[in-house]
Amino acid sequence: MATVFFALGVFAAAYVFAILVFAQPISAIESGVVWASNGLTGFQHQLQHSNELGYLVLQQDASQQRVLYRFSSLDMVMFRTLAWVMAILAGVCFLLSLARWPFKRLVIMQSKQSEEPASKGVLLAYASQTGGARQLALQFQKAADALMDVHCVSTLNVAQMRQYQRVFFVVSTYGEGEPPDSAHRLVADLHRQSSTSPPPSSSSSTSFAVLALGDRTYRTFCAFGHSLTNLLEQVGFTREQAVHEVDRMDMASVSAWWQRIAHSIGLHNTTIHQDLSTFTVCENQHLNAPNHDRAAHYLRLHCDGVRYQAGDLIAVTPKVIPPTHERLYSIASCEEHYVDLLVRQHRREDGTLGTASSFLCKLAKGDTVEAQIRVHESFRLQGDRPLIMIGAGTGVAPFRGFLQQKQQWQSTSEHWLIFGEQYAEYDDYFHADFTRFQQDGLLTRIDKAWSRSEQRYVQAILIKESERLYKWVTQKGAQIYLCGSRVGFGEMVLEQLTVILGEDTLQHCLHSDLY
Ligand SMILES: Cc1cc2nc3c(=O)[nH]c(=O)nc-3n(C[C@H](O)[C@H](O)[C@H](O)COP(=O)(O)O)c2cc1C
Repeated sequence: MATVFFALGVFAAAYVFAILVFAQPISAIESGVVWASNGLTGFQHQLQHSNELGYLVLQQDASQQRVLYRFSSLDMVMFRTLAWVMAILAGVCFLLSLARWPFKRLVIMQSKQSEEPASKGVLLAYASQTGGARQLALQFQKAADALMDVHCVSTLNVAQMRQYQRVFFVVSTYGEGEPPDSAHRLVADLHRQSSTSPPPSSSSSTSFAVLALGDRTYRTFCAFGHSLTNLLEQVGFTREQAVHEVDRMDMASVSAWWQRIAHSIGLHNTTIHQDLSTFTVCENQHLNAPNHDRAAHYLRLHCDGVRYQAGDLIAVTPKVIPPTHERLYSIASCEEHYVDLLVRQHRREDGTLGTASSFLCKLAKGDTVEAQIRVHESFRLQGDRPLIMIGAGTGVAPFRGFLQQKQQWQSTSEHWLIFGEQYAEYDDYFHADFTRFQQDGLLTRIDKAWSRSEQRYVQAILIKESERLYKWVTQKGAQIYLCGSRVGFGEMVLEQLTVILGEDTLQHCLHSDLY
């Protein structure tokens, strides 16, 4: 394309030059007779001015003289104007062609750069969905005392990574063995590169190591860490060591990996430990009926100086018999120094109670909890836009936080809550708060589905309100936030939303936190 532009530019430049050098000033024509030879036919043409007849183009040959064209003075002014307009356009075209060259040179230089030996030192790249990998990357950076560049993979491409001698990845796995949202672009770039260009020679290649975060209860344990490793090797990166798998943020395992990495970059005696804060319990209230086998608790925790945004998570590490694994909970508030939670007492398939939820549900006023705030980038609000919040069970928790944040913003946007649980009489969590938000005009609409007391599910609301939902998204620009368990609820809702909105529209407005 740049070549076509350049050819046009050269032609345009020649044209401008010809007009400026050869065009006859009109006064010169007026004063007498101008001869011009037609190169194609060989005939001699003469331009003659007559006060009565205007400008005459005469054909002169051996036998006779004939008038070929006659132009008035106005015609001549128009010709001249037209010539100048064309000259200016041609000049602009030429300048544009010149401007294209530096761009082209830049692109060529960049692609050459990717083949050159790595010139930068160490890069630490993280891919996180619920903030754990990001948090670790920041701790590694602190421990390495700024010896490494640290970036989220969403800001990187393969060419940029090749500029480093070594790249360390801290990545989690999401969905069923999938990359976190932030890694999709890099994965696409790696696939593109692996199918188009041959890998550079191994002598100049960047080396890498992967710390893979996951959860062993998933069949696809640390799957993204492994698929990333394969892709990097396919495009010519050199693996330094086997993928290091970490189960549910086991800090002993994280620390062992870090010791090896730190040693290899010349750092000695750097320790890494989870940056936990101590929260004090202000309130613990059992929300549903006393003998309910799915007890839900409202907890209010206090920690001086703690900050977060609506939609963020808190990772709680219970003090019980080791080994203990952290557990993530959606924050149900948006307040400085305070974190509210909605915790379900988890019961495993064999009937035993979940460790972290038991620990939290038994806490009394004044007890303390070690925890860490986790940035949940993909589930935060994106400005003050209308919201459709769809949640089931304790998945309604972040929406209370959203509405508190919107209240602080004095939002005038429209907000719609669709909530599903089992029993209207027991499970209407945060009823008083949502009613108040509705009375204040912040919550435009609430729809609830009670599966046991009314045999009604969230999907039934979506079907009934499909036209309204479509209009909210396509006409009001509403964003959809979906939170709850993936199996059953999440999958069904996603299916229904795809029917109503179509896949493309849904992808552009959906934020989901399905677990
Ligand atoms: C919805 C969801 C799906 C997950 N899927 C997997 C998985 O397929 N394989 C796995 O090993 N871990 C899986 N995990 C566990 C996470 O990888 C693990 O909690 C990790 O520490 C999260 O790191 P992050 O906070 O940086 O995203 C999943 C977690 C969630 C919430």
